[in-house]
Amino acid sequence: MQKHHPLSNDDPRVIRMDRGGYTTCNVILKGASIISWRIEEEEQLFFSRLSHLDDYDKYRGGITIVFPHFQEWSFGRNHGFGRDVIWSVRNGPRTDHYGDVHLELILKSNCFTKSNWNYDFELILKIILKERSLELQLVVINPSKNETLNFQIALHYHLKVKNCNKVSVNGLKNLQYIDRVDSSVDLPFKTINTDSFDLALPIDMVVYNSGKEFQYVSKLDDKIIHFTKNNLPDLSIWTAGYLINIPNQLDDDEWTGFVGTDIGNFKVYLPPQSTWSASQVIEIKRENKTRGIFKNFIDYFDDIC
Ligand SMILES: O=P(O)(O)OC[C@H]1O[C@@H](O)[C@H](O)[C@@H](O)[C@@H]1O
Repeated sequence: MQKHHPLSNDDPRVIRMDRGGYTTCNVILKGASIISWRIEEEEQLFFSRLSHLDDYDKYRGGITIVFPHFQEWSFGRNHGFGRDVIWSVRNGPRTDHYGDVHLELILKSNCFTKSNWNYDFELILKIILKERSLELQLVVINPSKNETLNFQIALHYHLKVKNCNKVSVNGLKNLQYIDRVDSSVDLPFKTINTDSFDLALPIDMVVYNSGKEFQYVSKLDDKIIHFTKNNLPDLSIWTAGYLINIPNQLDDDEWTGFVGTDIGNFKVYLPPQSTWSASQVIEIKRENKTRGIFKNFIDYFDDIC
């Protein structure tokens, strides 16, 4: 199979947010997808080298939008149409007086979205690139005079790690979840009973009613990926290991190179003529603020390319 990198910085489809100091974000209008986020040059998102942006069956990585439905959907494809359609720029990119870079994208209902889901809406994604974090705000407007919008929404992350089997999750103790790997039973709720658990095995879990924070600890990367969230109580945690719909999207060496997570709200009722909003901040923390120690020259470029 021919290998290529799907997009370069010069590609006209890429909107580049540049904070200086080699801290950047690359965004495309297809699905308002964030396909790269670098802090001081170091890539934080996984984006498969097999991805073809024109073909959603071969598109794997970055941060994409789940809207208006999470998981399998009888009216359209998995996770809804939000990540497939072309969005517009509402504002930016612009730099504020702290040096942070802002970009706002918008999706308005149109005949294609209505053919899947017959409602009027406006969906806005605000991206703020900060020194070591990314703030993502979601806004949904219901312009209808009489119809309530009933939807599910999330940001669908592919977080780059050296090996997902060496990652643990903290901050979800006592919460209920559905184990989607264990299909032997009728998906009953289970309870997370430890402060921290490893992603050593293929995993696909949906956790409900979580608090404002949780984090991943990637031991091999020597980093903590910390989430703070507001009005986004639900989340999923998954790795590629067991996914059946993924084979054409990952190269041989990419299966363990990311942790998947969705941060969202899986039950929103938005009355006519009202607005819903939520936000999340993803921050990369290191014990010692410098980058990890590289075994050799090739290791160094592995993080950059
Ligand atoms: O392949 P997709 O549509 O991007 O979905 C990836 C994963 O997304 C997660 O949200 C689901 O819990 C998984 O079951 C799913 O496989």
